[in-house]
Amino acid sequence: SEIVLQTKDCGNNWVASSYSNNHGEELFYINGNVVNKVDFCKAIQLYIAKGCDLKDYFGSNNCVLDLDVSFVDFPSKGGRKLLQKDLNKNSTSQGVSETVSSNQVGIFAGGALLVCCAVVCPCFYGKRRKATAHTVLTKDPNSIDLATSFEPSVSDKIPASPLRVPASPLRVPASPSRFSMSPKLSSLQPLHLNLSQVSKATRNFSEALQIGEGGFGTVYRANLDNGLVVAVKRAKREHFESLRTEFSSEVELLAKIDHRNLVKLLGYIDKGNERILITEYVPNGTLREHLDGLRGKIVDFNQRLEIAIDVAHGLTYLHLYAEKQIIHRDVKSSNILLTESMRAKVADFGFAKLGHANTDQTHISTKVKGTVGYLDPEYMKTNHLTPKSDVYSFGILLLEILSGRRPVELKKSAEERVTLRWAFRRYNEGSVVELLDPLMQEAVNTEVVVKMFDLAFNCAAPVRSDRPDMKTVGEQLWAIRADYLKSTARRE
Ligand SMILES: Nc1ncnc2c1ncn2[C@@H]1O[C@H](COP(=O)(O)OP(=O)(O)OP(=O)(O)O)[C@@H](O)[C@H]1O
Repeated sequence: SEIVLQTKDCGNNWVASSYSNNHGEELFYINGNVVNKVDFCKAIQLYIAKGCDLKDYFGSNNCVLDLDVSFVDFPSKGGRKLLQKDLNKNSTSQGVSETVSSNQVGIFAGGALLVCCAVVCPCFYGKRRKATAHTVLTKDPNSIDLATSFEPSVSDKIPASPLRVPASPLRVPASPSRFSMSPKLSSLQPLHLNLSQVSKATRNFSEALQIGEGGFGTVYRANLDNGLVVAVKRAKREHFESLRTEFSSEVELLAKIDHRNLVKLLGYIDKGNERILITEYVPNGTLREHLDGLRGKIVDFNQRLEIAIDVAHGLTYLHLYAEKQIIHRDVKSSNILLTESMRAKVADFGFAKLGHANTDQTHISTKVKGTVGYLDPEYMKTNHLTPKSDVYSFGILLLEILSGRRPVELKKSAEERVTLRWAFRRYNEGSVVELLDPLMQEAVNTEVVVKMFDLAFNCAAPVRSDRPDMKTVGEQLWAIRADYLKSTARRE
């Protein structure tokens, strides 16, 4: 049920595609915004007018390619303004390509990209995925990473510090329940299990012990003989060969990681017909489940703030302090697992990419992977991956944490569908407090709310250089938390 993100280079800077979900509904995106088919087709026409051969790519059934080009209202730089652009007048081929600035085309294209995940894609996951655009791209077994090429660029210098875990910016005293290591977790050691032990611990991969299913395979809760409970992730057999790369990538990456906000790999089995990962079991479900109210008590504002801080710390570790720089590439609420004390741990490194040791190289060229709604438009446009792509996804996640909404809400009207766009419009209208998750039912200091949304929009800026790095994001969240605690203390 996964989808393939189809991208196609055209000229300098863009790619395009669209996708349809399992219910047969087609979805079209331009620069991360859901648009109707007519606008989408107009965009395609523009690209064709610019000399790109997309007819075969999209198939003649998808678009009637003789429409005038006319569409408006795409977020521009900084995510702060809406761009009004009527290209109607310039719809003849030469005219269009000359009158649209590269920036505009870029914006356009980035969307079309997202879009783009077009055509081929049965998007939405079965069981665990609801009617939203929570959709994983390119976990298609036929879509293995292209050979990675490294290209230097002048922007986004990546520090490749070999330092270990940074001291937390403890400007605000941490509550002991959240910040002390639980004895259970701190005692987690690498495990050397064979297949029969894993099979026994999962009662021969019993459905009763199944806790989830993802693109990689099925996840089980397993009880070991020594009483330890672990998660066992078993690769789907039908994807076995093609998932080889992904499996080894996950193993290599996870094995090197040791941070309280990242799910720990404890062992793995790579034998015969089996690829199995054994990881720390995180007992309290995913952040998305909590936001959906499926896990009892609704997460309060302070918990949301702390979850965001935890995720920021986990990602900072990956970007700056892991042995090699790691870009997660699939930061999203269903990949954030929660402990009983509501500590967040980032999971699922199936998509992760190692950065490079050479500091002069600032991005990796790689095939676009990620989840619709969370994908960095600049990454989609250029295929250049940097830690700022995770920052973008984190910005979308922050909006999700604050509003409770998914990045794309398919059931909403077109203007309200894309959470980033919806939130940004409301924010500019001054209705910021109304953006908070209605399930939260708590009065939060407006200044704090404004700062949180500000940060989310900064992280989700369309242009990478406008985004803060993950370490700064963590520091800003700490400062916001201090303000929040002060504001609640004043009230008491
Ligand atoms: N370490 C874990 N501890 C507890 N539950 C887990 C753990 N890992 C995964 N799960 C559960 O299993 C589900 C599937 O996880 P998995 O990482 O395979 O897929 P996903 O993240 O939902 O999808 P995808 O990998 O395709 O993005 C998760 O949503 C979660 O509910």
